[in-house]
Amino acid sequence: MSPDISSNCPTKAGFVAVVGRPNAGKSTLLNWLVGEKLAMVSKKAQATRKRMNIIVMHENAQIIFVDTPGIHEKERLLNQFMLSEAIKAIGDCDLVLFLAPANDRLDHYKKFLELNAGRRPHIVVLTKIDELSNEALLSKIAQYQAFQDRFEALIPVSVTKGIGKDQLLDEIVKDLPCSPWLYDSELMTTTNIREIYKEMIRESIFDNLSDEIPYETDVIIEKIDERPGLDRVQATIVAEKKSQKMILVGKGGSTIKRIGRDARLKMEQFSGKKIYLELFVSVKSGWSKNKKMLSELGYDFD
Ligand SMILES: Nc1nc2c(ncn2[C@@H]2O[C@H](COP(=O)(O)OP(=O)(O)OP(=O)(O)O)[C@@H](O)[C@H]2O)c(=O)[nH]1
Repeated sequence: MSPDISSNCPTKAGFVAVVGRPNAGKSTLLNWLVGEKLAMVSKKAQATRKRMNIIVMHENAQIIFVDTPGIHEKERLLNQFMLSEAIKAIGDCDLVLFLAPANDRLDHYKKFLELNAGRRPHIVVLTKIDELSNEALLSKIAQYQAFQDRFEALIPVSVTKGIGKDQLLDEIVKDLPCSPWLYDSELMTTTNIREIYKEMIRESIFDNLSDEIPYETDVIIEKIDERPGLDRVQATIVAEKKSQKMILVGKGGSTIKRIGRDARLKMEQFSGKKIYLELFVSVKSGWSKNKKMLSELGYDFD
């Protein structure tokens, strides 16, 4: 689409931070808005560790979404990193989407208001409204309306039922500054292929293993060899303990094979190429508590 250069504001562009407690539905919402499976979606909380930018073109605007880790208490060092990433994302952006599952009480929202404290305009997005009766939804909306002088808009959405997409995008565009587009309009994400493949492998670990293990592992992409029609990818899954490595590998290598196959399919679907994926597992005890190791894995503390 070519922008209308005759008006005062021919194009708009801006950064939109997407925040909310773990499991609020951030990744699902972003995937839905961009229409491609890019942000990581998991049934388990705290899957979104690093920020991932996703671009959506809507009318004359380029919306750059910044996915953030859930806002939660500082329990472990890794969580502390996630919280600081979320706060950083708010500071850098033009607009904040605060995602509130419609079933939640308003405690998280009040906490967000304290944290944001007038720094950035925000839209409250009520997510998962399909989980509520109409009556309960109206009552929830009324509770949020008590804060209407604080937010730009309140938009109820359900990805499951396909409700609220255009209304949300229209409202976001209204709140963005006039600006030339900041990225090529064909791009869907500013996150590089390394980051995307890494997230896809992590998602496969979450899908194939339960309990603590997925939270205590991370993935390093060692090497990507891109060729026409085929990418060769070498990656290492880093675990905390030897016992976790044994579970990750599984009997006769069955678990790691399953993780690898699932990740490869996602990567092939995304890239449109054949992928040759080699997965290794290594043990680095204490990685999630150790700042130096965290920075080696790409989590920067500044
Ligand atoms: N019923 C219903 N479930 C939803 C909807 N949107 C998301 N979910 C579910 O909510 C869960 C969490 O979704 P995510 O998108 O992973 O949440 P997140 O906020 O990115 O989570 P973190 O990465 O932990 O911060 C998943 O099981 C989704 O399927 C919705 O519109 N309706």
